[in-house]
Amino acid sequence: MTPRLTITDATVSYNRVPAVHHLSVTLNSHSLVALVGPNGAGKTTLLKAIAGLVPMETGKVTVHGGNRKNAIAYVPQREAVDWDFPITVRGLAEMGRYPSLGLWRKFGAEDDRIVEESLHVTELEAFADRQIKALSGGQQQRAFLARAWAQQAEIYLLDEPFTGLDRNAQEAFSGALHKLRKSGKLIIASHHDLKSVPELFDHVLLINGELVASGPTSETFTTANIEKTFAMKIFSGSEPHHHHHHEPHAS
Ligand SMILES: Nc1ncnc2c1ncn2[C@@H]1O[C@H](COP(=O)(O)OP(=O)(O)OP(=O)(O)O)[C@@H](O)[C@H]1O
Repeated sequence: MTPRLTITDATVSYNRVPAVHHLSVTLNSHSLVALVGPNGAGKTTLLKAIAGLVPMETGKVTVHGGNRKNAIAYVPQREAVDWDFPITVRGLAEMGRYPSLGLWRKFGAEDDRIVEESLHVTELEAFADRQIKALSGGQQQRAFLARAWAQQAEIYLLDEPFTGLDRNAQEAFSGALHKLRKSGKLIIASHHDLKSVPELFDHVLLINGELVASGPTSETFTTANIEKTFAMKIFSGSEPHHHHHHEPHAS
């Protein structure tokens, strides 16, 4: 296994209250990682910090191989997307090519090939010309995977991708993620449903503001580690949960 992503001493705060606290972890390519923790544990915050969408107070993110701009694809929670935006599945996938087009290069045969490949990998060929609002939840999620594939991302950051999918859609989406994993990608998905972690993910990253544990699901997703992850912050809410934090709340 080759390291794909190293996070070193990452701290992210909102109004000086740390949501992610001095977190360090290395994740490998060919991994499908469940990011698990209680409400407010900092899962979304960590994904956004990796994607460079929120600033880090301390620490750094190192991507091994690939340039960072295109190496990371962030897929937002489904409810954060405007599904009425008039775009087809193929159009969404094509958006993955735009960053690499720059100002002067036109969309070419190679771009078309990569877009078609993205629709193939995600099994969306039959839906390529559909508006994204006319898709099922699982197909919508896969359409975002297609865009990330077209971007030639190496790291896929997914926020709660399984939420709201029925059994069949979960299986289809899980199949698409396993394909990505086999082709060498690192996929990190925040995930709420503890029961389904072992069947869906081969690696777990347990956090509760700070790192609790990271490792292969079979070794790491233990009762002891789960209790440790969920016990500390049983009183979820906006309270700062680090005892050495003495800053007043910003007004
Ligand atoms: N924009 C923001 N401004 C202020 N505080 C925020 C902001 N976003 C998140 N927080 C706080 O940071 C902490 C971590 O939030 P985050 O959304 O990362 O957690 P999460 O693990 O994804 O939670 P959930 O499982 O409920 O989605 C929470 O206490 C939250 O209230």
